[in-house]
Amino acid sequence: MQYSATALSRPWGPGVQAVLQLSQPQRQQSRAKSKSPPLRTLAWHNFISSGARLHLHKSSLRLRTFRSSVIQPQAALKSLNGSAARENGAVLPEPPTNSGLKTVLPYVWNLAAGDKTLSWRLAVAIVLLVMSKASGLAGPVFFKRAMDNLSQAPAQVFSAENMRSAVLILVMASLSKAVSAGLNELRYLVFAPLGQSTGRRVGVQLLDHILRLDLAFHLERQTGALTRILDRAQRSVVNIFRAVVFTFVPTAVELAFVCVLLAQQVSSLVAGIVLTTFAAYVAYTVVITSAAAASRKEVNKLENLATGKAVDALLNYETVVQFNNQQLEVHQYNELLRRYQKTSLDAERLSAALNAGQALILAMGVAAVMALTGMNVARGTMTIGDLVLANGLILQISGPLQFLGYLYRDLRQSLVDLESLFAILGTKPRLKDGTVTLNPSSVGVKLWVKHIRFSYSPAREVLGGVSFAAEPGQSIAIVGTSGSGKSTIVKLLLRLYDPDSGSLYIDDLDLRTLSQISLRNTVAVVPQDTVLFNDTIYHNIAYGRPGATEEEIHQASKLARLHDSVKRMPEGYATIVGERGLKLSGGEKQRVAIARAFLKSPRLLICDEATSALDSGTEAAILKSLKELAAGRTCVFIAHRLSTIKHCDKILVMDAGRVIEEGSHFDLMKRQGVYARMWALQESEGSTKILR
Ligand SMILES: Nc1ncnc2c1ncn2[C@@H]1O[C@H](COP(=O)(O)OP(=O)(O)OP(=O)(O)O)[C@@H](O)[C@H]1O
Repeated sequence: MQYSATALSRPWGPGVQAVLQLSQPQRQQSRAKSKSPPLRTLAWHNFISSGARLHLHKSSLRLRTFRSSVIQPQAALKSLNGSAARENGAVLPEPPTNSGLKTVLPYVWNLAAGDKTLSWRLAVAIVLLVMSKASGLAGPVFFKRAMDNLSQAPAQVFSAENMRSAVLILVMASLSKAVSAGLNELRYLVFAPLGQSTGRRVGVQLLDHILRLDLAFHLERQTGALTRILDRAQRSVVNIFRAVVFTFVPTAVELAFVCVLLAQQVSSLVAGIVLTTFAAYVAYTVVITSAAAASRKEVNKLENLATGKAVDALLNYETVVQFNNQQLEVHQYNELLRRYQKTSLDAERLSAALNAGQALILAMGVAAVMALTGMNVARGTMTIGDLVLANGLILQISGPLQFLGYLYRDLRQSLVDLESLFAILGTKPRLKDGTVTLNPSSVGVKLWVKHIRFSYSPAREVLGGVSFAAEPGQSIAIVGTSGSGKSTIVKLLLRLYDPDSGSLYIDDLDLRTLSQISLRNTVAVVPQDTVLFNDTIYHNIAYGRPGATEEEIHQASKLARLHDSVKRMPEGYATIVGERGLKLSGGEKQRVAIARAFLKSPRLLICDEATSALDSGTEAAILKSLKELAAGRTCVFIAHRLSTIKHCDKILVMDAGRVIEEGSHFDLMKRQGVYARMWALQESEGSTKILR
């Protein structure tokens, strides 16, 4: 059995270059059609188009005004509560700390045990297994009978009845193979859904875990590499299932049958030779495969790197093209593929040695059995039927043996793949979740940031003791030089990081004691760049509160003044963002973000340079919506254009991680300090004129 040669020439090799050379409209077209081989073959794309979509599709809920295929978040949430959420919790087994077979098997078994059909499927599969093996082995036994009958006397001495029975036995011998194959397929059909559902559970557990890990983890990891691990983990679990359930156990059962039959019908010596051949075959396979495991690990690592590189280039397509760096990207990708190819070849060489060695061991075993039985037939201590039986049985077991070798390698590979899975599942979030929940209330939160110091790395402190407070319903603006730590404060407010010292309080509760779900239910962020899901506009708005009704979603979109733009679009809310060439403008995207925030109805609203990328006209319109959204809520605005925050109750001016001025616009102007100078500068540049 040969290893697939395609491992050496990844189909997406030249594909990346082809994709990068497409123009933007061509790319959109290719994405819309979803037929582009280079894109389609990438694991991340597969995942996005199959895994994620598939799950949501089940829950599609028809709405009068939308296309029937549009996925409704409410329904998706319902389905989540019903199935995935159950799997996201304690029901799934704890991942093992290493990827040895002894530890992986119980893990896979526990995953499979989550399927309620496990017991009956297992019982039926065992019955079918025994029946299939028995009928497969009946063939050689029938042949032996027929041979013994036919070789007893010359043909002319045969009675018609003897002739009929010999022919019947030969026909039955031939048919038993077909019956065995049929039963085997049936067993596969009965058991296959278990393998699939176990693979799905691993995927769900991994994605759930990854989405719960800290921002720091995600910043350190490449999305491409993560999706690859996700893809491989599911495949590996299915492979382990297939290898153990469909090959190792059945082959062991078959070997036992063969040895018993040989010992009974032929001789114990022949049975001993078969057992020894089997042991030598297995030992050789294990030794060589273990040696190949190290190079397989390296192959995996390089494959992850190459995929990560390709995905990065594709995600940053516009930047790549703007800097004319297609060649650079392709060159770097090619270098990684070259290393991948070289390491793959080393693994293939070991693989070839394994195949050749296995064939030699089998041939030696068959030769020894045939020579021994042949000599015994010549001596008259065995019949021709015994020779046929020994030959038939050894052929019967050598088929699965070859497959066993291949699957053992597959199993080792799967165990190597699972190492990355377990490493991720074993990564614990650095932030410990709290348990306290904030009271739901219609008024804004009370905010208190008390002398926080923070650094991303020990080399540099980003916040050097920042303090401020806001009463419920007050608005606070944070302005200052680039890199002074404004966005870092937002990250701390969202508890994406904890401060090194000092504390943040909401309603007098330390953020560290709050449950993250409660905290994030209380806060909404309107960021500078709103990233939309590749889904309908409706879905993107509903994302703000997946349980919201259709009416509420319409209302939110009206409040964000998105309704009018949507009406002008070909299919309104059902228009898929990113597909069919639809590209929302910066202002429209911000409106989606504001509609989401309206829907969420947060007690604390954070706008992180929400309008800085917009032209003055659009900015003025968005600011109107934001003002309505902010009413009655506690707000934190981060802005560069001072005109947009001059009405805030309090303005903090930051420089190098410290608050250097604080007060209302009025106070700060009177002070004639940094803020007043910034204002004067911006005014002279004319950036404030349309808004005052
Ligand atoms: N994840 C990170 N890892 C390491 N350093 C970071 C990280 N995020 C931000 N920084 C650094 O922390 C400092 C403060 O960044 P921050 O984004 O808070 O500044 P800012 O005041 O919001 O800047 P701007 O106005 O340009 O958005 C910067 O020097 C930045 O390079």
